[in-house]
Amino acid sequence: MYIVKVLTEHPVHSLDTTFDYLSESCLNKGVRVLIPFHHRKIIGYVENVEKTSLTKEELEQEAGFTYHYILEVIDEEPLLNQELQDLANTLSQMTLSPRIACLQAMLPTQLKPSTTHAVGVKLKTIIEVLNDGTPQTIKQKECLEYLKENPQSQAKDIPYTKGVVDRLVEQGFVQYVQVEDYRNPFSKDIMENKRVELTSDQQAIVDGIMQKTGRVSLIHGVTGSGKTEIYLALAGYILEQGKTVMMLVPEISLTPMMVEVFKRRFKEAVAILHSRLSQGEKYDEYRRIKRQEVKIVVGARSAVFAPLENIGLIILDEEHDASYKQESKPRYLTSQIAKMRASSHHASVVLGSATPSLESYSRAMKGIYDLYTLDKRINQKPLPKVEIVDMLEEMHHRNYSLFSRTMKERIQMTLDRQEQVILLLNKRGYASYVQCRDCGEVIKCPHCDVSLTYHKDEHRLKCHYCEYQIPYPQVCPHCGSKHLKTVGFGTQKIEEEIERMFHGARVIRYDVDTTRQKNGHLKLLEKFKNKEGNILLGTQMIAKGLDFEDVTFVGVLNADLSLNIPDFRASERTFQLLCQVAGRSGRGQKQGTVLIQTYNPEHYAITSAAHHDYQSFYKQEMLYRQKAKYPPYCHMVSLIIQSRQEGLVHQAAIEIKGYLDKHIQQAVLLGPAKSGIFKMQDIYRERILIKFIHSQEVYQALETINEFYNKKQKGKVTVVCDFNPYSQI
Ligand SMILES: Nc1ncnc2c1ncn2[C@@H]1O[C@H](COP(=O)(O)OP(=O)(O)OP(=O)(O)O)[C@@H](O)[C@H]1O
Ligand SMILES: [Zn+2]
Ligand SMILES: [Zn+2]
Repeated sequence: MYIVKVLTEHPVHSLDTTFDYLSESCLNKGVRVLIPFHHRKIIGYVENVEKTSLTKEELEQEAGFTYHYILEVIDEEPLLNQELQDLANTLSQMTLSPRIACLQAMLPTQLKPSTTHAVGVKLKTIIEVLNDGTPQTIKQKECLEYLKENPQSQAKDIPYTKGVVDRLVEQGFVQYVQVEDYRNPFSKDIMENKRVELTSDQQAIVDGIMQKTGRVSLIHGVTGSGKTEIYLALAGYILEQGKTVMMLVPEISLTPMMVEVFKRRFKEAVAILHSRLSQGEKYDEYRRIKRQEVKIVVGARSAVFAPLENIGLIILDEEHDASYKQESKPRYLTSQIAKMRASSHHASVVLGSATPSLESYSRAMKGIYDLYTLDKRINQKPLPKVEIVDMLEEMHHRNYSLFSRTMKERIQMTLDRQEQVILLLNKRGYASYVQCRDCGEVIKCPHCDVSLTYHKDEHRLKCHYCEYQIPYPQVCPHCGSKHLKTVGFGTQKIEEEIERMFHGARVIRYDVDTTRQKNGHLKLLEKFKNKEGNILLGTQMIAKGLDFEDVTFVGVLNADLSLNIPDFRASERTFQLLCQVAGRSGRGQKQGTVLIQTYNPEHYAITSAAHHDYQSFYKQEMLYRQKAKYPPYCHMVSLIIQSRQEGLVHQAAIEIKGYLDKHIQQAVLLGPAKSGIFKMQDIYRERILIKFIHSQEVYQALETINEFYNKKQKGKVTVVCDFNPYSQI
């Protein structure tokens, strides 16, 4: 008899324990099973199997309750290998989230412990050659020869009729066999890549990284410096060593391009994993990886959990990107997982960016990471010239439009030259801020140096980092003007405006709405590439990775929106965004220019970006982080206290704050304050922010809180610990 410890499907903390079931036969750890659970049949995940010599009756007598048998074993093989099972446990401890939630995050939908919905395996019929010999006719003989040379052919793909094959079957030369047919998410024809010779700078980086197995390397290379070629070369070398490669990219919009580049170079050795694939495609790609039929996985965040064996290298492109942070349970940072996996495989990690995160760059400065720099574009192509327009000046000239006079001029000139334009309208979320129409001042928190967010339901302005809040002001606190406005607008309105304003403008709008359908991103970009449009208008989605040779002008309509979001990373995000989007201009033969519209023409995030000067930005931003005590000078964890009952949230938040005050000595505690969006999906949330250097006492306190609210108390108030928070929503 075997006692089987099963994790159940409910990803709530109160069930983050295993339940015991019995099985007459032994089964594998890590498979899914069907079990009876409170009068239902549910799917659980086998965490452990213990042999026992006792009978069911003896066991029940000892335990004092009735044991149930497992109803059915779903998988033959464990879903996750030992490395990934261990990782799930570590992840659960690290993020204080339920183990089942970690497993869910690691597996594709069809294989999640909670899924009953099965995606079938797709089959195809192939022709298999059984015997050689001489068939009856010449045609049949030719056909047999063909099939010997092209094993595994499908009847529909060969230059002989089905009749001919049927005759061969009758004579016993060949047979039809059903085999599994993988759904292929990459439907385009694969063309051979134009192979480029690496420059000596690129080669030096590749050599450096290859010589030091097991290190984390940061490649800081300006836009268009050829980082992608470095990734390809590294991947090639790792494959030659018989090892596998994980190529991670920030978000869906970028994935297709990186996929294409890798597919072209490495063909069938590449699998793709990202959320835009169909259920069936994902299932098949996952199994191809699991069966070790591929050597490279290209994918977004969750692909870091791909069941690759023998990993030699993990690459994170655009390592600074916020989408590498998972914002639901378990709230992990992809780079952290990548490093953990790399260390179990003795693999190297490569982080690449034109604008590295401050966390990574400061680690490189300390020697924790190896730093490699590419400060020139390929072929010494100059970086585009960037100009700044002061929008306040425009207002003084009674131009209240979204387009400055220079912007209008530049766009029209570019269109007249038959070249292409990228326009960035950085509309971030719906959080709006309040700005004075006369002096341009944005209303900020006096304690935190972030702009206040307008809370429409209460008509108040609030700081998301501390308790500070004020009623919506009557006048500008800076100049006393009564002309205040809340700022916020969208791409759709502007699209119409642009087509009216410019001669010959054909706008392609690229945002979450227009790219929703399958391969929507690719289709729009293809249209732009084929010159079906001459202006690509989009949100921050267009800032990264795009490589169009005819784009010679990039306009940033509102650099300030990202500067004024209530986040200590606001300057960093703005700098990154501006550098990235500027980097889309002038990548071909012609010189490119960039124009940035802003109300903060003197802000170092904007001026450093205009000069393509990462160092200068880094120095100034590090000073601010040091003074205001933000990462990388400390760690941060945001506690989200949530409940469906409004009254309970604040009470619990105060209690927790009191507990933390008592048990944490060496940290700064802020809050509790309401979340950016207080009520979300009927759940009310408050936050406490902890800034700390030494994690032990903080972690211990959080563990206790987690234990109490999430396990013992069963549910009225729950607490989420968000380590390395990226969002205050
Ligand atoms: N060694 C090389 N010789 C010739 N062309 C190259 C070489 N390496 C890269 N390129 C070309 O230079 C261009 C820019 O390279 P790539 O897109 O890799 O830059 P990147 O550093 O990833 O830029 P970004 O950060 O802006 O995405 C591409 O068109 C690429 O094909
Ligand atoms: Zn004012
Ligand atoms: Zn504040």
